[in-house]
Amino acid sequence: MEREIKIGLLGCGTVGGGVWKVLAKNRDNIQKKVGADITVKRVLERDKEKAVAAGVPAEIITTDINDIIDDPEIKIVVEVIGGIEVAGEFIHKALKAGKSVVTANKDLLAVQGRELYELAEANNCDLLFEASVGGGIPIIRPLKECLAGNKIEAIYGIVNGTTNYMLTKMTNEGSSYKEVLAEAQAKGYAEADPTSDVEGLDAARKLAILASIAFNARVSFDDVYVEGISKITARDIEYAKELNFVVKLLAIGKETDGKIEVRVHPTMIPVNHPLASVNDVFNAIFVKGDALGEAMFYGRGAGELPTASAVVGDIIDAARNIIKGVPGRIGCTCFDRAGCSCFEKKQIKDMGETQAKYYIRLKVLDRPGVLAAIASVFGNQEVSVASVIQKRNIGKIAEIVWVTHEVMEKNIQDALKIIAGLSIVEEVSNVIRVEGE
Ligand SMILES: NC(=O)C1=CN([C@@H]2O[C@H](COP(=O)(O)OP(=O)(O)OC[C@H]3O[C@@H](n4cnc5c(N)ncnc54)[C@H](OP(=O)(O)O)[C@@H]3O)[C@@H](O)[C@H]2O)C=CC1
Ligand SMILES: N[C@@H](CC=O)C(=O)O
Ligand code: NA
Repeated sequence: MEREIKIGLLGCGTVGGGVWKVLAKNRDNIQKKVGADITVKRVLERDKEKAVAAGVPAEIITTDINDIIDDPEIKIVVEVIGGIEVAGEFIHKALKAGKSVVTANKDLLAVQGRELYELAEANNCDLLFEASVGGGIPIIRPLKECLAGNKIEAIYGIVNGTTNYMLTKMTNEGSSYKEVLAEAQAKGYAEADPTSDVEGLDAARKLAILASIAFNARVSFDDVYVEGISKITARDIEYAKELNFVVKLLAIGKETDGKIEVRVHPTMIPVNHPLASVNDVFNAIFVKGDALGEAMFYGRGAGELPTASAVVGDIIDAARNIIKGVPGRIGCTCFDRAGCSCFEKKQIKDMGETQAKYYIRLKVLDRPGVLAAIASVFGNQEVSVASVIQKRNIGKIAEIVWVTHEVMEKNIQDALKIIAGLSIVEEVSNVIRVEGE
């Protein structure tokens, strides 16, 4: 084989090490598919031993980014160091040097995506990021290409492997929050700072990327409403079971009347919903398109080899585009330029305007008239109640769970403010949105 496409690999940690291994293991197979040998010419890694342990020869490891940027033989730069400032700087340099870039970096794309897509387009390069959402699951390319003929109406994603692993273990094995977080970290699923996972920030970043593509807009991390799983207790999980629900951290994007809603929060979904059986580190993205109807993309959302699978797929795509002389083939960033508006500015819905059903767990004084008093607050705020459970008494305190019909968020919040102030209410213990019925 005469043709060779050389790449520079930035970072040889969990994902970078996986990329090295997949390229090495499947080298012949990839060569046949691409019509070129894809080789790693340089690896940027400050922890040399780590890269050597992954099988990288010591002589190609460097700590100087210029060894990669200034090398005209390197056509593709693969950024898997993570973080924002340094990774952003390296990607800028690579694109300006005319190199295509593959990245798994959702943190960076969620805040600087638009700027980077424009830079890639200005330099006729690919900027590919399949691994940034759903790890190994193909979702970015299907949305950009296979489903491009649809108007996407909604996406519901389980896009954080760490929290899905934790919720699954808490639900099925009754494990403690701390214990399962430590397990997810040990398995390489969690971010360097796991707060990003458990507080929903990682899922929000992924949703910003997904929603930008799905709704043909530009959505950034700051647009997304976020709640994590740290307030979910064993009691909520027990009640969910009783109500035939499971609790999942969902990333939800919808477009209605030209407005986009983007929110990440723990959500109760019916046990028979396709997302309910997505367990452990698995991710899934449930998409509703106007032509396709419903489809679900399912697979491993994190971990060394699954994530590397998506990165290597992007490397192959970039290599093919280079061979055909069409890098930047599906970039689309020319909004506001004369004669071209391939994405639109769309309004982000205020959270108060969104609609859902709600599970509300309260501790109240166990005395006559309490249920009626609370029901009357709900009624006054136009919150219609679907069911009430009262099961557990602790001395003079009763625990009551309410499930509402679909209602506007601001009505629920107004009702809860009044309820929290009632003398008969000890505490509003938890509020979880219910979707998918
Ligand atoms: N792990 C996963 O399952 C997934 C990860 N991702 C994303 O992939 C990216 C990589 O994640 P992951 O592999 O888990 O992270 P790791 O921390 O395991 O790997 C990153 C590697 O890059 C090295 N590094 C960081 N900065 C520099 C630098 N300036 N110069 C040289 N080396 C550097 C780190 O060294 P050191 O350890 O010394 O800091 C580390 O070895 C992130 O953007 C992450 O969000 C996306 C999907 C799934
Ligand atoms: N920490 C992330 C890793 C993949 O993006 C997760 O748990 O999903
Ligand atoms: Na993916």
